[in-house]
Amino acid sequence: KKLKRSGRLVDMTHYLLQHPHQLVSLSYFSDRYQSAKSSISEDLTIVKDIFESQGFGSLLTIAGASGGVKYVPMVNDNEGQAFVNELCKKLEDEKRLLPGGYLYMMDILGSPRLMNEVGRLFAAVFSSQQIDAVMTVATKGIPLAYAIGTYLDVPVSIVRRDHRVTEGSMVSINYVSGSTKRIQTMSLARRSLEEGANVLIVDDFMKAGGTAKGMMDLLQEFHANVVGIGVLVEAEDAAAEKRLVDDYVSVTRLEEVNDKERLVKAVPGNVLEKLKEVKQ
Ligand SMILES: O=P(O)(O)OC[C@H]1C[C@H](OP(=O)(O)OP(=O)(O)O)[C@H](O)[C@@H]1O
Repeated sequence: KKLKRSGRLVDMTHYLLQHPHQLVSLSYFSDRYQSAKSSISEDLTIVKDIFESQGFGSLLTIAGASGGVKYVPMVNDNEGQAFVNELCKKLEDEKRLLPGGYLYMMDILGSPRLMNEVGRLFAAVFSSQQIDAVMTVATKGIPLAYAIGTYLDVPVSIVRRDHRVTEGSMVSINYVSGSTKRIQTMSLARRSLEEGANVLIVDDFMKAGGTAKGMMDLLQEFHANVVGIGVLVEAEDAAAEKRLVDDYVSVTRLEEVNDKERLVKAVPGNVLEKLKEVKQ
């Protein structure tokens, strides 16, 4: 049954939301709806105006024969602020306190809704960068990496801290995880990344930054480019004079973690400033 404009707009929006960062040609839509390209262009202008005025996405129009439109997920500033505040409140629960200034995070990392929101937020912050893959280290960074990869429509590369024959030939580096001051090894299967790939490094937690630094060193071995670093929680680590990495995006920052007084203070990280920058 041929859809009228209102029906096309609903179906088109659903299709675009399901295919973030994918170029969809005008002819795809004109075939799908049996409508003229001029009508489809008008439809897309309506969708674009609402996406952008509501702030939850932009519709890039790529001109030319192989042109079309691409839905780029964005996050409305107020929604971003509300979400970061919700996360801070969740973190400020003294029942999360673990020895060594760590927090129990698995309820947050295990929440598909929260991971989905974080994925959208990081994808919005890095939406204008050329990214070929998201990289994280097992284990707790994995849910975050998939959420971000979904919205950027890019694959995830999982770094391990052990070595398995089931991954074939691997590249390994040694690093000091600031938290443990122990020399550790991280490895990545050679098949996992193309030479020169543009990679976004993500992790759930950054303390001294040794893990993130380790992934940067690993990417050097692949002659890959680090596009950026994103973490869900950054902890103050007095031990590290200066973080081993200095340019990263954090959703939340632990201002205080006090075992004795059973106190956790979490504040927004720099993600919202970065979100505003990307919209300028
Ligand atoms: O900034 P750093 O001082 O290096 O610490 C951040 C590391 C430590 C912790 O991982 P673990 O809990 O050790 O390992 P897993 O993610 O497998 O639970 C966290 O997930 C980061 O990867």
